[in-house]
Amino acid sequence: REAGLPPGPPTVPILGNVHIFPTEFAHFKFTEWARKYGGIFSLKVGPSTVVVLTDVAAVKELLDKRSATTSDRPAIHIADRITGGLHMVLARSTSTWKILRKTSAAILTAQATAQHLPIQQAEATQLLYDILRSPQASPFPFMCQSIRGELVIMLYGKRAPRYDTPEISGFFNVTHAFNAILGPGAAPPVDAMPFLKFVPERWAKWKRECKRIRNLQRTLYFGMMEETRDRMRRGEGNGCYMEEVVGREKELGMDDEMTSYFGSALQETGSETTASYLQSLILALVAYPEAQKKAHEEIDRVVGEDRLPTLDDLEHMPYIRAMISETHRFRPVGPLGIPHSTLATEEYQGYIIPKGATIFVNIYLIIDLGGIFHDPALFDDPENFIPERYMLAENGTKPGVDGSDLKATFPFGFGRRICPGMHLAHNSININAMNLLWAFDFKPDIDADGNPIMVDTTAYKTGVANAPQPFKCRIAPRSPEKAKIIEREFLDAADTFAKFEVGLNEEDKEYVAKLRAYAG
Ligand code: HEM
Repeated sequence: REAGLPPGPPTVPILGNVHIFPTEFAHFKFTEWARKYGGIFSLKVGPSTVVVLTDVAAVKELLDKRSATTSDRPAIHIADRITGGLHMVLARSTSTWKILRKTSAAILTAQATAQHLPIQQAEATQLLYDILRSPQASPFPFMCQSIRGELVIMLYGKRAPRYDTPEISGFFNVTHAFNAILGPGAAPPVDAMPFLKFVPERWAKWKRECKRIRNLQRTLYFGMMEETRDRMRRGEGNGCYMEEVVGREKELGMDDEMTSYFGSALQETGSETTASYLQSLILALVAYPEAQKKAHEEIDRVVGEDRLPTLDDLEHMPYIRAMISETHRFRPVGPLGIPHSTLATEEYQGYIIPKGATIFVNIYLIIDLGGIFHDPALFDDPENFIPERYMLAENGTKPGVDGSDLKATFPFGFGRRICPGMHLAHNSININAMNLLWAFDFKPDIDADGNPIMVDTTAYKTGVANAPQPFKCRIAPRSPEKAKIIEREFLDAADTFAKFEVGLNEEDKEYVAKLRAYAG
């Protein structure tokens, strides 16, 4: 470790800390090291430097205030090889990324988000209906399908009603293959050992896999863009986001290649994150029945029995607003966010952060180990799900603590890289959280003797988005009247869906017709 770098675990020659670098659940190990080495510590990965921040003031200063030099991404050769450097989330801070970023700001405006609200409401209603219809089935595939479905409509103006709809199943296949090859150990460490890039393809299986995934991505994403363009040519535009990008390509500085990858990045990032959040919310509701009871009482008081909640209701539901914030804190979707990288050397509190260093922010920390969202110095009883903390202080911090540096946007990232889909995500989360609470009771599963089987709130999958391991729970509508309203609202949602039910294949058409006949 070079002089001046933040402290960190002892290094060995050449490898640095490679041999101890965590390959899964890295936030746990990072937490342990933060305790030992402080809120800003460093690791050496061969010649490269990784800096991990768990100090709120350092996050604010380095990633927000000095965002101009800390908004690059680390080089990921495999991702660039597959996407040609056009995947907005993983792209370096290039002129191309700047155009993609500008495009996201141009189309994901507050006004456009409001216009797409009826689609999010219709999909959220379909989710209630799916759960109601299949009480024995796991609700989680329905959640993934619903969030993905709303994005396909909002982005491409096309309804994707089933898990087996080609845009949905194809998407899951492509995303799975892409994430798999980016996972630890799936390909040789080409970024640390760049000479590996020159191994001929016939001896490099990973290169053939990159090619295969590139073809899969291009077929799916270019196909969806072309379908949108064809619809526009026929004069059948329906106001989706990608119509705007296609229509303004030249003005925005985009070309077809960029447009296709732009849409794909929004889809990929938007669907996994929001669906994972909702799964964590359900896990918390099952594990904390008292909190669920309070939320039920509040929503019944404000909304009553006769209608579904609307976004306006949230203003009158402080407990549910607090619950939504607490879920972000309790199990953040991105415990380490997405790493940033530095474009120039920075100095902070006497430490050097060299040009090209990777920066992680550890917003999730575990029992007794200190850190941002689970730091006992900032939060009372941080390991428990306690929505009330967000009613007592804006940022949920304990009495006497100044939480003003702890921004509510932390779960959505930092500086110039902050999540551009944040407003869409908030609406989707708010509508779905209210709907699910209004409609259902979530209880632990029971064993053969009728005893509740407690869920494990720490059992999480590995991967970029922090989703719970599949768990069982019992879900029941809260009253027969509410079940009837869900059916009625589902039929009413048909009007919203109708204009997007274009180009459906025969199975999807049949599915939609059957579903409506069943509800009617
Ligand atoms: C619960 C929902 C979501 C969470 C928690 C979330 C969180 C994040 C985080 C932590 C980042 C990294 C920011 C950084 O590097 O500092 C990010 C980036 C991004 N998010 Fe989200 N996100 C969510 C939903 C969405 C949605 C709905 C969309 C699009 C429709 C979206 C699109 C993106 C994109 C394109 C980026 C990359 C931005 C860039 O690198 O310039 N996200 N998100």
